[in-house]
Amino acid sequence: MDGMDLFDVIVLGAGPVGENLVDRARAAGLSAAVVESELAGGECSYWACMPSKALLRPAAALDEARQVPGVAGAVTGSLDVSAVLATRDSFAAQWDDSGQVDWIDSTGAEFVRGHGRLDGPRRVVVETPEGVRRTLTARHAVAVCTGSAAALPDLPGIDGAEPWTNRRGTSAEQVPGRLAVVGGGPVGVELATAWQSLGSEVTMLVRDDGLLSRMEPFVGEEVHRALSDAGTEVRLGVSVTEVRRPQPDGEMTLTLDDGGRLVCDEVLFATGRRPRTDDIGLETVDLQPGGWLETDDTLRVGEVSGGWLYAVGDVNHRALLTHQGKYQARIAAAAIVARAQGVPLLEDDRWGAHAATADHDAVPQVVFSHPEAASVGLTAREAEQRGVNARAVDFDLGSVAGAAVHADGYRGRARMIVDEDRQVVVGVTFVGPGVAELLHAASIAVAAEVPIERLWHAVPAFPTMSEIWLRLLETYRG
Ligand SMILES: Cc1cc2nc3c(=O)[nH]c(=O)nc-3n(C[C@H](O)[C@H](O)[C@H](O)COP(=O)(O)OP(=O)(O)OC[C@H]3O[C@@H](n4cnc5c(N)ncnc54)[C@H](O)[C@@H]3O)c2cc1C
Ligand SMILES: NC(=O)c1ccc[n+]([C@@H]2O[C@H](COP(=O)([O-])OP(=O)(O)OC[C@H]3O[C@@H](n4cnc5c(N)ncnc54)[C@H](O)[C@@H]3O)[C@@H](O)[C@H]2O)c1
Repeated sequence: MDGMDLFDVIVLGAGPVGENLVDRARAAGLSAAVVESELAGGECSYWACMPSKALLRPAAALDEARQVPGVAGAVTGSLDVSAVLATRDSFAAQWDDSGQVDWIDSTGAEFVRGHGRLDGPRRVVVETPEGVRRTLTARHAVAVCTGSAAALPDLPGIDGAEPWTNRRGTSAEQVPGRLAVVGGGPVGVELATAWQSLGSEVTMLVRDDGLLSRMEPFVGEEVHRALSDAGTEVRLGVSVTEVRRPQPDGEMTLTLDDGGRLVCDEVLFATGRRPRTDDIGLETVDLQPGGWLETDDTLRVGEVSGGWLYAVGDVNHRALLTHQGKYQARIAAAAIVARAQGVPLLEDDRWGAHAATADHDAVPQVVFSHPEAASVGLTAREAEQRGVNARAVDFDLGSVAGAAVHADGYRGRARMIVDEDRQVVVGVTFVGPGVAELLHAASIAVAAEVPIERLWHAVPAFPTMSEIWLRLLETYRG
């Protein structure tokens, strides 16, 4: 065996999750290699989190300025679309990953460019862009961090129509005249908001009966209202049954299940994700290609004997979010290191150092719609499904002094879910401009299971929007 190609840990995929896992493994003194077939930094850096946020922030800033008396009159122009797109390009590092590769190099891990596949236990074969095959062997662990890709529905005509997915939806250089967005989840809502603000005439086609249906229902209602006010047509309870684009780059016609048709210049399918596991050699370790990789709380794939295979980030379907995948990477790296060092007992009990407990109970998410939506922990419906003796406490965020200072006519709502038996907060949801930065206090309350009686002593500063906490607690206590 070539000693150069033996590593303690091999990571497949250098998205945000793979990069973090490799960094933590190196920090603990393990040798590591990370294999990447496209761009180091993954979907998040180039076609997801970062470019979408760069597209969304300018219109949010403009709206907020227009809601401050005295400032509104000073804002007379409209968005500079080419400047917004240029800023987006720079947030996506012009789709050049050399900065990220330099960072990986600085950790002391080996970066291997190419498509990686498992080749039996603890072995990964990489096909490099130069056509060279390289075999890497892991002493302790292989971590699959290959992420997810857009899932397209199997519709007649879709193959030849070149629909947008999140990739074109975040990297397009031209603003389409008429854009149809299929799907009402975070991708659909964020990208509809962004392209509407840049000048597209947007129609959302959503098969559910509301937007952002995994959050509290009032979130979708507020976001729907704001999208409609901005000029987006939101159609609920409708699905696309056929896509026709007779000429490449020409207009397209979508056939709908309500008998209608929609003519548009581009269609963006934001209809969920599929795991990137179809071509990573899972069959060589007796796993089924193409599926999500199920793990235990140490992020280890239990079905594989020898305990050397981990699946971290989107690919395990626990929580498809960058921050949550990076949290898993920290936990997985700690577990790999502990096992490599022969630690007899892992701290894999609830909230232990080697268990990704937050994936079950305290996943924070911010959807950067206008208004923003932010949540952590359980919704009222999820609490009920889990059999929690829960009470939902609601408050109008707009009536808090800090919100009134933030914007004239501020609209927003908040809900806190209290576990009545344990007297702790198990879920919080906010919707309104600027609520993203309110969320971490909620994450701490939920993850730390702070007793309600102690939260009463956590005094929010006046006049900030955080006074919503006081109002929620006052409402709860009566
Ligand atoms: C439009 C959009 C906006 C989003 N916005 C946010 C947001 O604001 N905040 C947030 O937290 N989350 C957001 N997400 C989700 C976030 O992008 C993902 O959760 C995150 O990218 C997952 O990271 P990952 O490392 O698991 O996978 P990925 O980012 O998908 O990275 C996986 C990497 O593995 C590589 N790879 C795959 N197969 C192989 C192979 N066989 N060999 C070598 N390399 C391979 C890929 O090329 C890729 O670089 C958004 C998603 C979308 C689509
Ligand atoms: N700011 C953020 O945190 C952020 C932003 C974007 C995406 N993400 C993450 O990325 C993941 C993917 O997001 P998403 O919005 O693509 O997926 P999603 O699963 O959240 O929503 C998909 C939507 O498409 C609809 N849909 C699915 N199949 C359909 C079909 N055949 N026809 C019509 N409609 C269909 C669903 O009903 C739903 O409305 C999510 O888990 C999300 O958390 C996060």
